[in-house]
Amino acid sequence: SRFSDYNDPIADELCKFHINGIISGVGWFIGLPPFELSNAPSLHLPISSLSPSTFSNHLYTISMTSNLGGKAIDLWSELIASEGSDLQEEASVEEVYRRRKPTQKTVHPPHPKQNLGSNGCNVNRVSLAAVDSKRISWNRALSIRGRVSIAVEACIDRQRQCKQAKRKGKPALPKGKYVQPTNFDKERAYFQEVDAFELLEESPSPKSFSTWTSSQFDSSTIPSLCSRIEKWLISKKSKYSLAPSSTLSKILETPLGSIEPIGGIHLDKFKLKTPENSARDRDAHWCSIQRRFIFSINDIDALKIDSNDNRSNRAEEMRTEDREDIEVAVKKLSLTSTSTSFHKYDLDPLSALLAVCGQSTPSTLKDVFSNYCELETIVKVGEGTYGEAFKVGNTVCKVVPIDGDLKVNGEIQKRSVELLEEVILSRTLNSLRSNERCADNFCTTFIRTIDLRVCQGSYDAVLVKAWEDWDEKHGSENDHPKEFPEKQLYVVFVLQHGGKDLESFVLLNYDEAQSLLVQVTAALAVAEAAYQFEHRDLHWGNVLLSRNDYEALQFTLESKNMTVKTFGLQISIIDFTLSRINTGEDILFLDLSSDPYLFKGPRGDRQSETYRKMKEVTGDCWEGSFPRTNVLWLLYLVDILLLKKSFERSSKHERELRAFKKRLDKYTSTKEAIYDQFFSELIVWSSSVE
Ligand SMILES: Nc1ncnc2c1ncn2[C@@H]1O[C@H](COP(=O)(O)OP(=O)(O)OP(=O)(O)O)[C@@H](O)[C@H]1O
Repeated sequence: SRFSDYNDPIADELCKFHINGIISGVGWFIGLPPFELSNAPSLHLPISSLSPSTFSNHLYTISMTSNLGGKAIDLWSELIASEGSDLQEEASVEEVYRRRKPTQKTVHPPHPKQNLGSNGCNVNRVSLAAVDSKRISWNRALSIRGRVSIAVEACIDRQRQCKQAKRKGKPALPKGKYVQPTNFDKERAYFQEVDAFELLEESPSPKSFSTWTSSQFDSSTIPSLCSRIEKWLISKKSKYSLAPSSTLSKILETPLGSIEPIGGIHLDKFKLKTPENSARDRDAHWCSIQRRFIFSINDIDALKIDSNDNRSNRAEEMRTEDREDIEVAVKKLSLTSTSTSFHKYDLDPLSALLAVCGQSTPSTLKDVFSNYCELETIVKVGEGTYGEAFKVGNTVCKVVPIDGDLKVNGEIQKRSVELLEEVILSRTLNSLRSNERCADNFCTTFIRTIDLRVCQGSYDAVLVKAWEDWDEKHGSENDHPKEFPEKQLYVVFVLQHGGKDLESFVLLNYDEAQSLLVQVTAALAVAEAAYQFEHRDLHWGNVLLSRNDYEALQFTLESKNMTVKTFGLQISIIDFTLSRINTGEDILFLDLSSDPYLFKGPRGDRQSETYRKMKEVTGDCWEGSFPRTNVLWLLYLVDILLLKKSFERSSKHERELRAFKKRLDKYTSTKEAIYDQFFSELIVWSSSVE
């Protein structure tokens, strides 16, 4: 017999395993009691009941819940350890062990001619499964999985990467330690009732077992952002001295800071805190420079501004330089090439990124952070595979190292061009906060991007201390930041503080659960309507929650006002790395077909299944508009609420959620879903925007 579709149980995740063996009959066996794994390598499990002889003649589905919390568990290795020779004698079971964890032992060396830069170093970003020393993302809490590296062969000189990314032996701590599911019977019953047949459908055995292989990046899949920038610059050139007409231009024109939307009576009260005064002043300069940047100039070299500059002072000077400057900028983007392959362009994506951030040279982390608070008050609040998040004053600064050769957290650093895309996307979503600009569609649920900065230098001592404090408390899975060299570049996203992520937030009651669903649905519907937006990665680490005193929130969907009951909960959606958006001029998306690993997460796991369902829906063509993907993430969130979150609720509430889930499954967009009866008492609709 053979176990198939088996993966690591992920800490704090409910996993299901199909055991497709000698099937001469079909039956369900969900009889094993929930069991626990302790930190010691032993199982408190009636292992005898798992002996292979038990398996014959039946198809089993075993739901296993680990509550080890944070530590990735190689269940079957532990089984071997505790059962030893007994199980090893069974050749049929051994097959499972062979299939286990090839990524940890097997490095798939690049083809000698592939992926080598001029200096011979491997410059392509590879998939998450490719390098043994890197973070194995599925072993990490799934909530922080999702960002996928699809990068480019950078056109900068790169040193051979001598330094191997190190992994610390330290086990991860559970992120959701307050919300461990406690009622296993309930979960099991839920799966039996709702998912039994789904599992069969969703989790076919893989045709091939060689799935855990490396995926080499194909440069033909690089989003052609450079050509978008080209188009934009050309349009700037041709529309010189005129107000910009393109959507992208409008977006780049959109100030990042200071302007809070006014969307109705609730928003007057629902005013989010702004950074300290100094930062607000800086925002004003920022707005000024942004407008000028759009209206008069796109040349990177002309933007000789650093963080201390009075940016607006440059406006006059620059107007006189514009024409030549634009020439220079366009030339820099090497318009002669028609290839979409990035490395064939003679352009410098870092300069483009700097320009989009309104800079000509990088700032220092210290300079940026000191705009928002005393440096000593900075604390780390979270981490992702690519970013460290610090609370800086009233903001959260996400620091993403870019363009360096040093592997960070086992990953090759992101390239400027990738960040450029994310930066534009964040700013596009910012524009939904402005009633003035986007009167037909309005919402404040997507995290507000206050500022975007390119920085350079090693981590300052205060940041290192903040990092170490967090590490001591939570056990970081990331590499120590002291490793960063003097020349390290970063993009800093200065963001509104969105609160705690859903994974660790404690929901109090059913009202709050409903509030979460209605706000997420409304926000997605608005963004769908405005920009054909699809988040594509709305796992519970990317939904932030905070409480306030307000009871309702204003949205506008296609000119219809919605006043949405919030029960004092505010939702913010973050992390747009995998998102797809149509700015009106360009479609920004990440070609997820370049990352097959994303679709190979544990069977039965809701997040992994959602990626797979998205792939089905899109047919693996990620450029297209498939608003159904937003619905898939809503379905995921309903499951999360039912399965992973405990809050005060009755069985009637659970029935309502399940019924909603059933109806949800028929919708093709959140624009449809928002009219579902589930929301009828939560939304007051009013005709058109004044
Ligand atoms: N605006 C914010 N407010 C509060 N916390 C935040 C904010 N942005 C990020 N965080 C915290 O930092 C964590 C990591 O952020 P984020 O998911 O954006 O990073 P990432 O590197 O993109 O992660 P991933 O591993 O998913 O790629 C979040 O889960 C959250 O806890």
